[in-house]
Amino acid sequence: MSKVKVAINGYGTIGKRVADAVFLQDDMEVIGISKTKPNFEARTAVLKGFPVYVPESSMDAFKKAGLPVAGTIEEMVKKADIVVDCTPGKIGITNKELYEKVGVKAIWQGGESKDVCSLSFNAEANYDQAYGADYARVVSCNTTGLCRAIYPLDQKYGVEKVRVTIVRRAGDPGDIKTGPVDALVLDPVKLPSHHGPDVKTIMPHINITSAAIKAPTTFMHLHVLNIKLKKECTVDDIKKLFVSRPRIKLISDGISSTAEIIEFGRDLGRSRNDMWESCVFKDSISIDDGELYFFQAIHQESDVIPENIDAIRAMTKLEKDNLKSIEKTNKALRKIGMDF
Ligand SMILES: NC(=O)C1=CN([C@@H]2O[C@H](COP(=O)(O)OP(=O)(O)OC[C@H]3O[C@@H](n4cnc5c(N)ncnc54)[C@H](OP(=O)(O)O)[C@@H]3O)[C@@H](O)[C@H]2O)C=CC1
Ligand SMILES: O=C(OP(=O)(O)O)[C@H](O)COP(=O)(O)O
Repeated sequence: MSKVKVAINGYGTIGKRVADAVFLQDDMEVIGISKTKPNFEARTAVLKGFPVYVPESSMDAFKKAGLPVAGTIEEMVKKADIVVDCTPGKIGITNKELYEKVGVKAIWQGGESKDVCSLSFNAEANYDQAYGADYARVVSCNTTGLCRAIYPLDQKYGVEKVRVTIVRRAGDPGDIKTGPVDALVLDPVKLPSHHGPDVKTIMPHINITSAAIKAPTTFMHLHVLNIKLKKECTVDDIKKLFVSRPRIKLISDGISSTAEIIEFGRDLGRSRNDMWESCVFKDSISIDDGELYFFQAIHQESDVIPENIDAIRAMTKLEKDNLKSIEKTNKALRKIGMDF
C-alpha cells in the first residue's frame, strides 16, 4: 500500500515534532516542510533530508543562506494528500483558501479558533467523527490534556462537573521573545479561559469551567483539577483507570515538579525531552467530600504530536479503530525514547 503523503506547513515547535513523528510511521511519509525564514530550523530540516518549501518572497534569502529550496508552499501543498498546518495561531486560517483551492485535506492546531473548521479532534474522545473528514483542528495542548483525563472518567463514572485551574508556561524554551519574566498574569482576567469551552467542542455535554494563569516558566503547564463524578469510586479505582489509558502516565518516584518530569524525560532518552503523555501526579489523586482532585502536568511542546498522527490516520482512512491507531502511533514514538 502506498504511504499517505503529508506536508507540514510551518516548521516551529509543533511542526518539527510532527515531521519527526510522521517520519517514524510506516503508513505515511513527509513530502515536505515549509519555512519562511532561513534560520537554524530550516538548516536542521535540510540536514534531516526533508524537502524545504518556502513562500516566493523568501526564495532569495534561502539562496543567499545556501539552503536548498524544493519549491513554493503552493507546490508542496499540491503534492500532498494532507497538510498539517503548524503555522502560528491565527495564521493557519489564512491558508484555508489555498487548501480549498487545491482540494487537499488539512489539520490545524489549537491556536486557531474553533471556527477554522467544523471538527475539533481528540484521538480518544472523537476519532470516529474524523474518519474520512477533510478538515480538523487538533485542540490545544491544555485542552488535549483535559480531554484525555475527562473522557475516560466520563465513560466510567459519569462527569457531573469539572473545575480546573491551569498554570500556563509563559513561553517555550526556545522562545526568546515571550514573557513575563517576573509576574503571574491572569490569562485572561475574565473567566472562563478558552480551555473549558474548547473541551466542549469535543464533549459538548461536559459541565466545565476553566481559569488560567501565565507563570514565568517554560517546561510544562500544570493543571489543578476538581471533578464531581456521578458514581462513587475510590482513589485506587481512579489510579487503575488512568493506568489503563494509552496516553496518561502516573508520575511518582519522588517527582513533585514539572522540572523533574522534564529531567526524567531527558533520562529516558526522549527526543527533545518530550513527554507526550499527560503526566498525572499519582499521589495527588484524592477524593474529598465525594469529589475527585488531582494535579497533572502537560508538556506543551509534545502532547499534541501523537494526536496529529492519529488525526492523519482517521482523515485519510488508514485505520478505522482509534485504539489501534493510538497504539501504532505510541509504538512508533517509543523508537525515540524509553517508555515507563
Ligand atoms: N508551542 C506550543 O506549546 C503549542 C502550540 N500549539 C499550536 O500550534 C501552532 C503552531 O505553534 P508553534 O509551533 O508553537 O509556532 P512556532 O512559532 O514555533 O512555529 C511556527 C512555524 O510557522 C512558520 N511560519 C510563520 N509564518 C508562516 C507563514 N505565513 N506561512 C508558513 N509558515 C509560517 C514559522 O517559520 P519561520 O520562523 O520561518 O517564519 C515556524 O516554522 C499554533 O496554532 C499554536 O497555538 C499547540 C500546542 C502547543
Ligand atoms: O496550546 C497551547 O496552550 P493552550 O492550551 O493554553 O492554548 C500551547 O502551549 C500554545 O500556547 P501559546 O499560545 O502560549 O503559545
